[in-house]
Amino acid sequence: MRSPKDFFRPLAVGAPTPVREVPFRPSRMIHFFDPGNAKMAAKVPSIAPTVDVLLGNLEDAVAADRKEAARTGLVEIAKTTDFGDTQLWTRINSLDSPWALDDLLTLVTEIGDKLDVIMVPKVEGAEDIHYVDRLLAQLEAKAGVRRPILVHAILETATGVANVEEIAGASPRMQGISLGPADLAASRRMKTTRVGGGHPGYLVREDPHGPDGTAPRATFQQDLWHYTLARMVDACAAHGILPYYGPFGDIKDTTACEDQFRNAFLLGCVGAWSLHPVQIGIAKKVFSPEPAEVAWAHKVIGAMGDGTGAVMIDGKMQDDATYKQCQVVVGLADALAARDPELRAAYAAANEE
Ligand SMILES: CC(=O)SCCNC(=O)CCNC(=O)[C@H](O)C(C)(C)COP(=O)(O)OP(=O)(O)OC[C@H]1O[C@@H](n2cnc3c(N)ncnc32)[C@H](O)[C@@H]1OP(=O)(O)O
Ligand SMILES: CC(=O)C(=O)O
Ligand SMILES: [Mg+2]
Repeated sequence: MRSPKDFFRPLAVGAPTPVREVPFRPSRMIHFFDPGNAKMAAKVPSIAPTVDVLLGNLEDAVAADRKEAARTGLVEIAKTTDFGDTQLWTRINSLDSPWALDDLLTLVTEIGDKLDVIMVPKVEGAEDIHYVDRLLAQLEAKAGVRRPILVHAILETATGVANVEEIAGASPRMQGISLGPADLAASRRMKTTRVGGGHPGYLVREDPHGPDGTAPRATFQQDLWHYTLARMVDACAAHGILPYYGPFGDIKDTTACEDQFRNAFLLGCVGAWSLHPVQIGIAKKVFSPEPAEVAWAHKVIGAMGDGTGAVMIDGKMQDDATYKQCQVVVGLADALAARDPELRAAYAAANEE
């Protein structure tokens, strides 16, 4: 293990100095597209201003014989597109695949100055992050990249979940972690074939009641992902990095997608993946705090003065802890409003009511 004194030193001569704080840039939706798919690629310039993050996906969902086309397509798109203040990320192939090394060599050398974050799939432990960390430093130095490219891990194996805390703290490059419910389900031998979301069989049932216990008993569907998501959120918060819900595969079920995203938002996640244009608006709505909630948070902060003591507002006790909860909401709202004029206006209007 490296000495804590060396944690923030570049891992290669000439590589940029690692960041001490993960920059909080809005990332309510990480919009996936296949850079080798001409129809999707053509939509990139019009989608870019509507999303916080555009991600050129090279891994699963890109067929084996299209891997190189996707990589080349991403280089071309990155070189020719003005992304404005929208972030450009990529998901490389998994580290044990025949493509990961060339993904990193090509992307950092060709478009390292355009890439904000590299998402690494199927991360099992700190050793995977250490490998990527050193290689990125060498490539950044070689390519003359001036700011460090950050790393995002997908939590999608049972081993990865067991090691989530060490993954979150493995490098100053760690930007965040996303839940990967499909591969994780396979890795754990869960018996769901869905990409995220609930399952009608995963439930609790009301106790027997009525005459002789024969009355119909209500059932309540439970959340298959709660444990993992909560554990991931804690690991991320403990290491000052950002947690995300991943993909919701039932594109047509926009209602359940919104529910899944909202559960993640309430639990501490800052965003989710959009796999299809219809999911962009859902993520934007869910991961932006409600104007009324923001106005309430301002009210509490205003009433709490220096943030200590206890006061009653509208019948609800407020104290040092609720002051901090409200600061979380206001801090997020301010960061989003700085990028989103519509939201800025909605928050200003709600504050005046
Ligand atoms: C478990 C995991 O690893 S999840 C992450 C990996 N998976 C992905 O990245 C999947 C990304 N999304 C997709 O591939 C597609 O959205 C699919 C296959 C799910 C559905 O695609 P389609 O059947 O073409 O959907 P649909 O017909 O509704 O698309 C409407 C239009 O939106 C386009 N479109 C669909 N998805 C996207 C996208 N993610 N980005 C940009 N454009 C898109 C289509 O090309 C189509 O364009 P057209 O109107 O010019 O024909
Ligand atoms: C997100 C992802 O890659 C998965 O669910 O497997
Ligand atoms: Mg996966």
